[in-house]
Amino acid sequence: MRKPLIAGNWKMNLNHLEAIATVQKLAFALNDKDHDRADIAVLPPYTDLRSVQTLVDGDKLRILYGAQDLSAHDAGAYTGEISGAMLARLGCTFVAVGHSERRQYHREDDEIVNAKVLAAYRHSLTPILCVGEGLQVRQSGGHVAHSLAQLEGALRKVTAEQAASIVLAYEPVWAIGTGEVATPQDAQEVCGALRARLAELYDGEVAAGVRILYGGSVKSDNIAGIMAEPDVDGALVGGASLDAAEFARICRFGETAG
Ligand SMILES: O=C[C@H](O)COP(=O)(O)O
Repeated sequence: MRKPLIAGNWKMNLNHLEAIATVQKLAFALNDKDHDRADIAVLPPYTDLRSVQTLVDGDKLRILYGAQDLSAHDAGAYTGEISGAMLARLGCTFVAVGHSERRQYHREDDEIVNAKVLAAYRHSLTPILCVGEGLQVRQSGGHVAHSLAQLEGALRKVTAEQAASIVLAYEPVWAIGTGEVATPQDAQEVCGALRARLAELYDGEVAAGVRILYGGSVKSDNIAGIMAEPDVDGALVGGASLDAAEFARICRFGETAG
């Protein structure tokens, strides 16, 4: 059985003081039942990670955390880069790789994304590999092929053992930050195709165990429909994860606290 994962990608928002306040509010809003039902994670900016680590460790919180990116390199003269080793040392569980904003604004192609996936594994971090098509590709009907090509490009030299622990996130670019959420059927179509391709690339057992998230304008009033789809195992939430109360509602799939 796949345990759902709800991950909040804060993007370039919230300084370390705001991060502390947000995680405290989130911890207060969540109960053990919520954590039993879904893994709950935040992906703050690098500069917040130490503060989040201190809070999570000190208060023994069940909130997981990770980074939004990492270097493809492990150490050395790479000004401005952050290595997987540094993130692992800060207790990160996850690292997002290949987010469409990295692909778009930092020209990250499949080769770089693949190198970053491999770097994450070298440091025992779980990659949250993001794939998804832009509006033009969607309108031309090429969205499934596009997402599958990104998946295959990112998984070169990734072993079955490594692939078994990956998290995938299908994020149609036209739905990110636009309020234009994909329908549950749109999400299922691509998430189902991603799982089927994992079975071809590896085997059925690997494919059946991998968590596949949907991302793009997820809110507490649309999460339930998305979660009802058989191949959708959670959400990668952007804007709505900055509000701890709203993110907590998303973490319980839009239901009221139990
Ligand atoms: O990583 C998160 C996605 O980019 C979704 O962002 P959003 O929820 O603000 O649309």
